[in-house]
Amino acid sequence: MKSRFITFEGIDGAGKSTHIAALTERLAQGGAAVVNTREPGGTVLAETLRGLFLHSGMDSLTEALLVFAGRRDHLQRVIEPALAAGQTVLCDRFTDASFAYQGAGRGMDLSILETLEDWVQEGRQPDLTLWFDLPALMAAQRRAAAREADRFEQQDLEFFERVRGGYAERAAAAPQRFARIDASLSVPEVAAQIAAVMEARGW
Ligand SMILES: Nc1ncnc2c1ncn2[C@@H]1O[C@H](COP(=O)(O)OP(=O)(O)OP(=O)(O)O)[C@@H](O)[C@H]1O
Ligand SMILES: Cc1cn([C@H]2C[C@H](O)[C@@H](COP(=O)(O)O)O2)c(=O)[nH]c1=O
Repeated sequence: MKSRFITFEGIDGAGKSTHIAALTERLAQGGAAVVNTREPGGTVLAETLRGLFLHSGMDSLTEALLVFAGRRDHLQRVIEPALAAGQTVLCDRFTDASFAYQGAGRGMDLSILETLEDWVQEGRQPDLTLWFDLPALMAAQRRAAAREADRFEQQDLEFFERVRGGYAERAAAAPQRFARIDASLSVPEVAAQIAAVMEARGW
């Protein structure tokens, strides 16, 4: 079976988690061995870093160093072995989030993030990135109805519109890899968009 590395991106509350389970089931029915994972996190070490990342105050460079340290461990222990075994890896957020949140959101120098990306990933990139795009206000309304906010989710709408712009820049720079999903639509309509993207690739 051919390996696939699929990442899910978007501002907080865009609907990624809602659709990961459904896609997992669809791929498994087609015979794929699916590994579900997430960032920050995905290994014991990276989940420990996630706790610090989400709940301790720090500057954007410290955020980036923590998240890329966790990513290195995650790649070595989970993602690369799964891909080598021909499995399909579904990852809730990956490096595009660092460019969107630490870069566009926090204003961090993108060249530092590019260097970290090169060092940590050694050329590994997702085969497909599903970018759940919707206005920051709509995402905030969905989050407010669903749960208590963490350190990132407490940011204002301007922050999330910058993050959204960061994703748009990453998508424009890698149009073959990115598929923009209109996440403002209903759950069935979003699911239909994802199915169309997968079918277009013969997946
Ligand atoms: N298309 C949709 N229309 C309306 N509500 C939705 C839609 N998709 C998801 N939701 C609801 O919005 C909330 C946030 O969705 P979800 O947790 O899937 O987002 P997320 O992108 O995974 O967020 P985060 O990255 O912050 O964990 C949930 O309550 C979910 O039920
Ligand atoms: C990978 C990554 C994530 N973030 C931010 C984005 C979210 O606000 C949180 C993760 O929370 P979730 O409930 O798991 O979506 O972390 C970031 O700022 N930089 C990153 O590289």
